[in-house]
Amino acid sequence: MIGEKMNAVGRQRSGAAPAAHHQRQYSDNFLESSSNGRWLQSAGLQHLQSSSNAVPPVQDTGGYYNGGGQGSRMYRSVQAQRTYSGGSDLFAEPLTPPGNSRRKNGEEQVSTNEYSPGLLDLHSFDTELLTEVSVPGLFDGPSMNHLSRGRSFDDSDPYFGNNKQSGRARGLPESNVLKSLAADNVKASNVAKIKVVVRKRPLNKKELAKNDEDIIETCSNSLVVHETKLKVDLTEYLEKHEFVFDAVLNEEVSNDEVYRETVEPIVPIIFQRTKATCFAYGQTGSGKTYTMKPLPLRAVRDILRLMHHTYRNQGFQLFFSFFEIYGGKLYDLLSDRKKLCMREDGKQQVCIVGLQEYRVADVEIVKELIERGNATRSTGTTGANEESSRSHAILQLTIKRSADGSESKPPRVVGKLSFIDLAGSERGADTTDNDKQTRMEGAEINKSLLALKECIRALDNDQGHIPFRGSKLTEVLRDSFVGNSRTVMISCISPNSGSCEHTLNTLRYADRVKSLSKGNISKKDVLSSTTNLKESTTQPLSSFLPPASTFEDDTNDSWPEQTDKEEYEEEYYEEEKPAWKKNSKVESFNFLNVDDKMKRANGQTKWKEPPKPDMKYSYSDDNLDALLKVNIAEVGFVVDLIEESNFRCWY
Ligand SMILES: Nc1ncnc2c1ncn2[C@@H]1O[C@H](COP(=O)(O)OP(=O)(O)OP(=O)(O)O)[C@@H](O)[C@H]1O
Repeated sequence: MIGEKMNAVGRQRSGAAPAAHHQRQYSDNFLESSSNGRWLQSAGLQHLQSSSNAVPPVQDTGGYYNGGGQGSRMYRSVQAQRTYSGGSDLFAEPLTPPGNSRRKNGEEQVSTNEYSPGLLDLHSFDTELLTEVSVPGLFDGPSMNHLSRGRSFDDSDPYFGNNKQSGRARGLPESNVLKSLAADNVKASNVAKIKVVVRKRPLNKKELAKNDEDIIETCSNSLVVHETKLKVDLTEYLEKHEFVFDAVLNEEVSNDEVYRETVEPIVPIIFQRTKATCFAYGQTGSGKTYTMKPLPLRAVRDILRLMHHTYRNQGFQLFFSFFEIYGGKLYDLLSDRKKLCMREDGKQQVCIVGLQEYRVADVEIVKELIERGNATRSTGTTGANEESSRSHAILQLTIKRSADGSESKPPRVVGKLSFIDLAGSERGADTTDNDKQTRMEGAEINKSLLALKECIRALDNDQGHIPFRGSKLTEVLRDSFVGNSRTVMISCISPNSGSCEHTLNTLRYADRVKSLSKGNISKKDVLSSTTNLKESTTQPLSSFLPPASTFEDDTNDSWPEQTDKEEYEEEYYEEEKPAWKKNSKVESFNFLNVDDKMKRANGQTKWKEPPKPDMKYSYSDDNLDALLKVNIAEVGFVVDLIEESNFRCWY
């Protein structure tokens, strides 16, 4: 029922380190200025070196794009806590020693030794979780309650409110990780295993200039999409699609509030042996990157607070890594896009060989690392976004702790928080004008999104078998899916009428994921994407929106006209399925086996800017078309794709 679940937010209408790494001593000399400087240098953060032994000013701008009043408030807050904790805590250390440049004469070089046994295998020795950490009493130091509230830096974005929906005070709970820690274990078990949040962005200038309509009406934790349709006599009418989610955040909700609703509640529990994943999903240009980018920094801020106060002197350490998956391959965004290799250890733990992990203890350094990684990401232009992410970016914050609570022993993973900014999903219809490479990117992206949903589905059904190998993305995230895990999905939607079809797709995908969290899905439930659809009614257009003339002007060049074929009708699937099924010689992806992969990786692979030739999968034209046309809202079809089409990666 609408409003049944009253959430506090959005209630508005309107490399190859030697094995010796294991023995690395995380002791005082870790902070020694020379080594610190060396590591900073290798991290490309030389400019921070001089201040590395002093407490630097921390300016959390509430993100890392724009400044804002909030920044100064956070500055004071963090500074106060620094004083409390005392000591310098600025360092960022890559676990892989510096000097392993991977490029020579413009060619990407992958060190041969990174594939040798015994070399850095980041997770093989530290993925075993520690025994449960006892949580001390609530930190009684400075409260975080005074932290800034309300609009954040994103207010300055070039977007205008143009909504019939008016925002109202959202009565958010206080931002207070420490407070949420008070009932730590109880709380941990109360944090939903899967949480689905929808975020609607405002209309942008282009859409406003075209008088594009805002067709999304938000209310509490539900929303209604007003879809314009044509009757057979060509009269227009509106169809209402109503959805309910764990939270719905409208266009007036700031990134701070998004953080409070999504990530803040799971920060404390990653100290409790939990692996959490937060990802944004949605059509290209719907705001995924905008939404995801600020979250890790805020999480780091809160994690460090917990480490410096609540868990002070307990040997917890925070590690940072940032890589992307492009064309089914992994690239380290903090190490000259060094190509990475993924392996599984004996315990089926994911090992990303050669990935640089930085030990961090300062928000400012994390900010720089994030900026550096983002600048390195693969982007391209899509119909809806000039700077579209064409890769999945994965930023991981890993909490480790040495077994005896001191820093004298190699630390082991306690918990992990992964942020995934998924590449934009576009349907084949959007990419017909693009070259084959772009279409292959799209197909690969769709494949991984399908696989991701399958894993979440299996996870929530407590299925023994989770289809990680459906894509590189899910393989990488394997250890975030098993055991004590939490998943937060933020579905980003564009409000304009031209994006209606995409928006409905996104919401149906989210709806499916949400329904999974109730454990009420059956594998054969092919066409129940409207499980959560509270209502789908039709009303005369005039009762909602301006006269039809407005709609004539609204033609959005960027989007294809919706045809019946593209709607969610059974016939559509009957027609589309054959692309896979008719084609009995469905060509499986031409993934390389491990040996081939090794050979290629050992110095023979070239990387260009952008690294398009590196996409090693191949699709027949039919398969490519089918993947691009996939309606990822439909789970049943996903199962078909993955299970019947030999979707296999790597292994
Ligand atoms: N909630 C929002 N408020 C203001 N501006 C926003 C919001 N969401 C997105 N934008 C703006 O919309 C544009 C597209 O957003 P963004 O790049 O995050 O989309 P995306 O979903 O990541 O696209 P892609 O998948 O193609 O990478 C950007 O200019 C961004 O600043």
